Amino acid sequence: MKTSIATVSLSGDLSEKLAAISAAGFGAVEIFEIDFLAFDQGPREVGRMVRDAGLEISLFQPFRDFEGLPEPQRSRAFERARRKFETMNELGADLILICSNVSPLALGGIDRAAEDLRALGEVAREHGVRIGYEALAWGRYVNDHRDAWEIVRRADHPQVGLILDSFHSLSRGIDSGSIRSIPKDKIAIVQMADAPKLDLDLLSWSRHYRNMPGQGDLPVADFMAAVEATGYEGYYSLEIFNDQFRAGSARQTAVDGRRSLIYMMDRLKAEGRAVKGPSEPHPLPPPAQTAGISFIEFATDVGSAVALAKLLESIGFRHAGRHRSKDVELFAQGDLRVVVNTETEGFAHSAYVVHGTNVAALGLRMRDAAAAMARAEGLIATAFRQAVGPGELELPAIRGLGGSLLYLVPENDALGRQWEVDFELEDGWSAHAGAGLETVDHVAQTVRYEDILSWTLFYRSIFDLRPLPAVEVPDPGGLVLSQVLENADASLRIVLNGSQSSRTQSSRFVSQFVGPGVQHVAFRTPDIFATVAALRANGVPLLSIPQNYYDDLDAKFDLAPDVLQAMRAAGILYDRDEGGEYFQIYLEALEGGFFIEIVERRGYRGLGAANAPIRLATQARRRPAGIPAT
Ligand SMILES: O=C(O)c1ccc(O)c(O)c1
Ligand SMILES: [Mg+2]
Repeated sequence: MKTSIATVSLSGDLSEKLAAISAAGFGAVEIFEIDFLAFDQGPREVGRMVRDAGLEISLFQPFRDFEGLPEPQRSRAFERARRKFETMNELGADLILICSNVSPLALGGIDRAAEDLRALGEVAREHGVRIGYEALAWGRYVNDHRDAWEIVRRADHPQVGLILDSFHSLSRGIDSGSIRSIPKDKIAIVQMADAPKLDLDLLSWSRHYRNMPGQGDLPVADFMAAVEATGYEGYYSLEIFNDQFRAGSARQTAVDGRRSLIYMMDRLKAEGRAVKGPSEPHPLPPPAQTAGISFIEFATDVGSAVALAKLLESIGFRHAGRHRSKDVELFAQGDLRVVVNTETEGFAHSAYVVHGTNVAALGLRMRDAAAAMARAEGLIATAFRQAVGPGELELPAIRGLGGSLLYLVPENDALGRQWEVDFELEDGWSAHAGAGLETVDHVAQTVRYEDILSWTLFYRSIFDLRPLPAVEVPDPGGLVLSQVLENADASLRIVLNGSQSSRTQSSRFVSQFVGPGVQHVAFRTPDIFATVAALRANGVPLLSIPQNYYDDLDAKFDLAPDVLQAMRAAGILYDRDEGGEYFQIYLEALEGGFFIEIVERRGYRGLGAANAPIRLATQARRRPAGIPAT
């Protein structure tokens, strides 16, 4: 697959954009004209910069309001085009995009447009360039790729081809099947973009909300499959107009872009819907199947480790062992494994220095860890390696959110070998019921608002986690967007939270934590009332919930009075869905904002989104004095 991306998709100036595009492994770049015009070097220098970055120019664009004009505008448009062809010669670009006319002066008429393109094709031939015609979804007379194709067909000129853009076609609901009968040599380039379903005019939707294939709701896979059916072997070029991408990290956006194309193509191949070209790299292993969280690793220092151990023991964990060669302690309860790392060098120590005590790594239980690693690398994740002692296991790992680690733990090893090999374990270590906590229910990671789409694509493409519909949760300081991702059997749930307001708990966390990270971990118990009793006996401070909340619960649900009273007394939150019931409690947050949640699920499938505003408001009131509320 030949991949390309338009400069308009990224933040920065032209040289920053080219560096990011090159680093992400694209083969080519679409030069969006404004990025070139605003740059302080001429076309020859820019052409050289592109080639020095190891890229080709797939397209120079856009050229607007060309076809179907009356005189004298028609002659002016031809003259304008000539000048652009000369610039293209200097740039080393051989294809220009002509987007369908939006001018009120345009006359319409398929044959008139075809004649104009044919005549322009002659001029293009003189300059050794090609032209591609694209139907803008809001074009005055041409706004459907089927009409654009008819015009190109009638223009019947070797320099004149069709440009397909998934957004323009799919935003108007045009059947992708209509692409299948277009000859591949007439498709000049294919532009790819997805978008969320929004009830918005086409132009605003296109200019502000496009996103990477697989990040939105449009049937881009069907579109791409139709292109593949023609035998097309040219560039798939991302053209993503998106306000967040324009403001975010160019390097991250570029990586996301390439990841999205690799992911889409891999899906099509797996479904037998893509051409298998001779230049194709090896196929990726199938989407990595997860089986829950194997362990959670805290990075801290010797002093803070005492308090952390106390906290863990107060919620039922027991000290289970000590690493054979590292300053790492293991705590266990039910199937839960928590590792506390106080090394004074290496990865965990760096994480501690930057963030303070934090969840620096998650162990993901993988059905096939080696295949998962190969897939992750194929999807341009960053592998992580660190020295291991003689005889110790080396777990494959990749960089996750904010530089944290995701260990890919082979499922069978996860049943015990990993701990036996690397740790000196205490007798009976693995048979400890504690306060009844058994597994990790979910892990919540707080990210910058503009990075939610990026990490959603990461978990989805590499680990096959499925995004549930995102929800907006009110916090006293603004709205928080919450994106849940889960695997097929819901044994792994990751929540991504991010907010555009600087005053929400999420945003304060990101700024205090110095970056994105794990803000809370929810453990699951089969009996929340028994767990609460055990925690109470240990003096664990629980978040107390306003009485108004329980009056509302009483009104909404037919709960037995003694159950409601017990929930009121303990600060247990409650929700119910088609699947069943849900109970939640929260521990008081630690300095820095990290907190622990404990849940009981009785068939319930969600994450208690309805209760999140109550929890956020309560936590906001509990914020320790000294941290300003702004
Ligand atoms: O929004 C636009 O004007 C515009 C310009 C060029 C394109 O290729 C496109 O898809 C949209
Ligand atoms: Mg386009």
